[in-house]
Amino acid sequence: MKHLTALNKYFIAQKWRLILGLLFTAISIVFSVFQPIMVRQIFDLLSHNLDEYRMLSDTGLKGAFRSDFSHILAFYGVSILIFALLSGFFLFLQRQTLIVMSRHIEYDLKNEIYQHYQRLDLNFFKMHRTGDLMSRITEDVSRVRMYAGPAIMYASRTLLLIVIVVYLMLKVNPLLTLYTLSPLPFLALMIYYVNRIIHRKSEKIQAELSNITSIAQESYSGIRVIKSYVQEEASGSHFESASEAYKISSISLAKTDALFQPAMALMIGLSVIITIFIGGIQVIAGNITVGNLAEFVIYVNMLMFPFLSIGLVATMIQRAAASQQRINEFLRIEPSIKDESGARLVDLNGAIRFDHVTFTYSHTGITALKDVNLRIEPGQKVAIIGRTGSGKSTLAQLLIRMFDPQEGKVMLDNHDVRYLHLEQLRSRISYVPQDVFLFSDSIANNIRFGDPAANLQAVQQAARQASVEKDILGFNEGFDTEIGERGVTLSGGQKQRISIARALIKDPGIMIFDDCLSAVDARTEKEIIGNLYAYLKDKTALIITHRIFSLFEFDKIIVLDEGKIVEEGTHEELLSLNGYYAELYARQQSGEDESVTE
Ligand SMILES: Nc1ncnc2c1ncn2[C@@H]1O[C@H](COP(=O)(O)OP(=O)(O)OP(=O)(O)O)[C@@H](O)[C@H]1O
Repeated sequence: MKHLTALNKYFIAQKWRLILGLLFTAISIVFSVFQPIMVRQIFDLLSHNLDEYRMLSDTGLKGAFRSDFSHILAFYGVSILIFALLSGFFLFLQRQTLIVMSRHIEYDLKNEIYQHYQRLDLNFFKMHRTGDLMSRITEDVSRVRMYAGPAIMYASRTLLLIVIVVYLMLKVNPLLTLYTLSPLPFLALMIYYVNRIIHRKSEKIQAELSNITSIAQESYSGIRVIKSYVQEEASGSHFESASEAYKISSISLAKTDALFQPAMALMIGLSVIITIFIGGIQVIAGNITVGNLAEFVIYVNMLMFPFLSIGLVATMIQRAAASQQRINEFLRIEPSIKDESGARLVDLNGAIRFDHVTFTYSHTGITALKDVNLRIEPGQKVAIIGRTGSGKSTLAQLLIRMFDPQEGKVMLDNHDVRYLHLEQLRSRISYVPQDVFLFSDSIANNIRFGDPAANLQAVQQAARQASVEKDILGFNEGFDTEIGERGVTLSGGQKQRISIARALIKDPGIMIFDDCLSAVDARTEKEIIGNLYAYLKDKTALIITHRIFSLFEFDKIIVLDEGKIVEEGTHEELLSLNGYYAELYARQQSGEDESVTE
């Protein structure tokens, strides 16, 4: 329960809805208890006057009596109807306020979790599965909403109704009240336990269903591989066995469900029988009237749902508490990459310095950079070359502060990046990642992601500079072409160039290209590099690559190996060193390496 206190701030924000909802609940209950009271009055009126009526011998008097009586009955009938309508109307208002309140809380909580996820650093996303993040923001929030709305609604209704009805019953006859209510706590307990069983089974079904969904989703995404390896049958039987498990669990749940309803009806019937039996004896003994008996039967029926809902509410609260605990677990995690106190906004010229930087990925223990020292002047164009896994991308990640080094400092214009305003730092650097990610949106909007305020001309220009404009204009819808699952399928090279256009439109002071031309042919690459020359004129640029661009005149080339800088200098200087670079260049020249770029 203590986990749910995290929701108090939302309840405070929604206090008027909560207060109104509780008030409507009380009014609706008060109107609903008039019905048994009036039924009692009718019954008593009937039984008192029936003997008198029978004794009347005059048909005229009998007629007048009947007519008076039917007026009285009509009055009671209409009154009961009016009270039922009023009670129903306030019940409607109660749902309108409390359920609406829970939807607002759900909305606020979802947003809070989403915003919090956005603040967390990459380490968090590496440590937790995407499915887990998704389920906390969807399923767990839904369960918490069941507490914030329905559970509060049922609980308040149950409590008030039980207090009022039991008070009225006790006033009539305490002994009969005791007998009548005796099966109800068992009913509540039974509902609670059966509900837990149903919940356990439903959870299992849910897990099996999501397993089926992921199997199907993976098969459809990898349908080309399945077909080319003629694995349709194996894939089908994999699906079938997952489906079989789902079927068995569903049947088991259906059996429990089937038992649940009759068992409930039995308990309710038992209460009514006890009421009529004991009540009948009390009527004969003259302790209560026939009207009281009728009144009691209605009370028992009125109490049925509240007692039933005690079990339901208890499970709802339990589930919500477990879910809120999972949500709190994530909300309590603080991002390790954030604005340090004293972080400043400064004008950046683009000078980069790595000062004895050592970095280890904490969750794998891999040391990707070891005592790296590096100095890049504003406006310089620098190539970073090295074997796969040598730490090139890590270097770029540290510059945009996706991670902080354990030792040493990363500096921009003599400021430790840790003390620069994070948002400003990232907005001044454009990073084209190795693995392209495009959103399911139009091409124009994907490019505009780099600068949401950019107009179409700017988008077109960025596409031109990235040598992808011609490809885009070749699509029927041009820049409005939708990409992603339901849109056009782009080639790897097209995706890479759109991702470059997205970085170019941002027009930052520092650009980092992380091996982002691997999927384009040599001619397109030449064209892009030609365009970049002019674009990068006043910018500092880091080009991470496996291959040597002899077309591009770099101010400096850095060769990384196993996390260390092993060579550094201009093209000529490195060739004269006769080391890794010279060897790679010679291989490219002889055409051994297919990725020669000239
Ligand atoms: N997010 C990560 N979590 C854990 N280890 C990582 C992560 N990213 C990279 N590494 C490890 O750090 C080392 C350096 O990787 P990095 O990606 O920086 O190399 P790279 O030179 O860019 O390689 P490539 O040219 O293949 O992209 C590798 O051993 C890699 O396995």
